[in-house]
Amino acid sequence: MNEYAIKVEGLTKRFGDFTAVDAITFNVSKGEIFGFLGANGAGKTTAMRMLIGLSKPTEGTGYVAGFDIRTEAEKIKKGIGYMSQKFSLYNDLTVKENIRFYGGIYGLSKKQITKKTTEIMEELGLFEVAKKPVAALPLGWKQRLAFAVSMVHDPEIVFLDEPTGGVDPHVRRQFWETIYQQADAGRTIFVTTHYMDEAEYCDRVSIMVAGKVEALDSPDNLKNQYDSETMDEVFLKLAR
Ligand SMILES: Nc1ncnc2c1ncn2[C@@H]1O[C@H](COP(=O)(O)OP(=O)(O)OP(=O)(O)O)[C@@H](O)[C@H]1O
Repeated sequence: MNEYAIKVEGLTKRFGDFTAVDAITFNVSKGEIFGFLGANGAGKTTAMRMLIGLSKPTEGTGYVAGFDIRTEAEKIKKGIGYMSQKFSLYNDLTVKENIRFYGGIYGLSKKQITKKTTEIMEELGLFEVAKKPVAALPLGWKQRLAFAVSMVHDPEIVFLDEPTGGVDPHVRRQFWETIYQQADAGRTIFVTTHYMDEAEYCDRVSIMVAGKVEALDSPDNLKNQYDSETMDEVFLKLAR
């Protein structure tokens, strides 16, 4: 039935006379890591807001986790994970309290929350700092914790909006190890980024230019197609 985690056709958003997202069409397979790229103002955030049920399309159709983005936005909000660039951890709560808090928001039972808290702390090696306020953690750890917390309700798809801003390539690489683990377990990852090393890590990448999807393929195919050595070069040729 739903072979795709995300299926979008002719999706359009206008603000008055201005078309911010111009008839974009693409599918994302289950378990795929899909990079959503574009220069500042290309329309990524506007498109993503429609996908996660926060904004109604002007035209076009979209299905996310099998739900219609026009009529089933509430189901989408509950069924997906979302990590924004300004991730929403509470700095003055401890690591453990943050996990428990999000478990509560997503309606997990007490038992599920306790199980999930242990699981996340084990996975991320956070036991030592469990009782420290999140403010005390290095940024890279905070990002991994925010990612873990966005999946506390075990969603089929996670949307990551520039999840690794401000950290160096080594720390980004660590974050991506966690992304791979999740994709290997069958979760679909939809990620926006400005870092071209991250674009290289995706299964497929789309590049938006002025509201349109100008290119969409695997990093290798895009490099061939645009006669480029790196994704940086591809991006510059298309989206500068
Ligand atoms: N509510 C709005 N009303 C009018 N114009 C808007 C609105 N939201 C976004 N826009 C415009 O739509 C265009 C696309 O914006 P959007 O934020 O989607 O781009 P983006 O690709 O996410 O950029 P960035 O990487 O800077 O976040 C921009 O020109 C922006 O000014």
